[in-house]
Amino acid sequence: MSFPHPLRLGVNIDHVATVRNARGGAYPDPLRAAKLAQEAGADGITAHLREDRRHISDADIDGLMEVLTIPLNFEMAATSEMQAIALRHKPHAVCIVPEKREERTTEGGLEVAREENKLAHFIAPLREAGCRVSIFIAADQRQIEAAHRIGAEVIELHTGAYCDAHAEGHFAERDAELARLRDMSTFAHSLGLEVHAGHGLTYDTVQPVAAFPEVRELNIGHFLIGEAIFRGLTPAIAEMRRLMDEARA
Ligand SMILES: CC(=O)[C@@H](O)[C@H](O)COP(=O)(O)O
Ligand SMILES: NCC(=O)COP(=O)(O)O
Repeated sequence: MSFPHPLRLGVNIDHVATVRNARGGAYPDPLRAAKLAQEAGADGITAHLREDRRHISDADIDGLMEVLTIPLNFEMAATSEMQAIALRHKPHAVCIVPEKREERTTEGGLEVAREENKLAHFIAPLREAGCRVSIFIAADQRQIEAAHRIGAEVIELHTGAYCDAHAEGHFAERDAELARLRDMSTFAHSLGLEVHAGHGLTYDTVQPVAAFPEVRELNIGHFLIGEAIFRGLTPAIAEMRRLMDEARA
């Protein structure tokens, strides 16, 4: 698959489904958001089918696979139920993420180093089915080495701690997180891994991460869906695209 942008933008539509599910029914429709994001220049769509189905549903994934002409990055926990769904759909990419039922959002990266054998067996059929397997991971050398050893082609670095530190005004901590992300992007790339990043990114935090030359894709959702309330989804995505391109120029 060829992509027009050296730094791709994956738009995560989970939180359109969060709003829909607050009332039940069908509105707002994540599929409509995905189609709009596609028209607005998203390079891919990301959707996380949580085990508790708190936002994206199985029917949303069926619909996305049917209508999208850009790649789907299917985020899922490492469970046999999710593996079966991924193998049925064979999306472009499968991103393995940690999940805790009681968390509000994905709090950290996947523990790969302690689960190496289990995860190696888990991702093998997904790779054989032609999915690009990505591991959602903290900026931690030990975890990146383990992701490489189990045969992942891609890692996605969790940018949540960097974004939270920025939002809370803890700038020394933010800069330390950013330096960690930068060093670990370089390290992962040196192993031959494709590097993605995401979680909690906003207009204020995207550019320093977008400027890392090794990063090939950013996945951004919650902020864009929130911003769409104020300026509409298409302009919200266009502004993110502009900031990413500016950082990379
Ligand atoms: C895996 C991840 O980074 C999450 O952002 C996810 O895609 C959004 O879903 P949650 O907010 O439910 O974690
Ligand atoms: N993997 C990160 C993602 O898809 C988007 O995270 P967020 O922007 O919704 O926090």
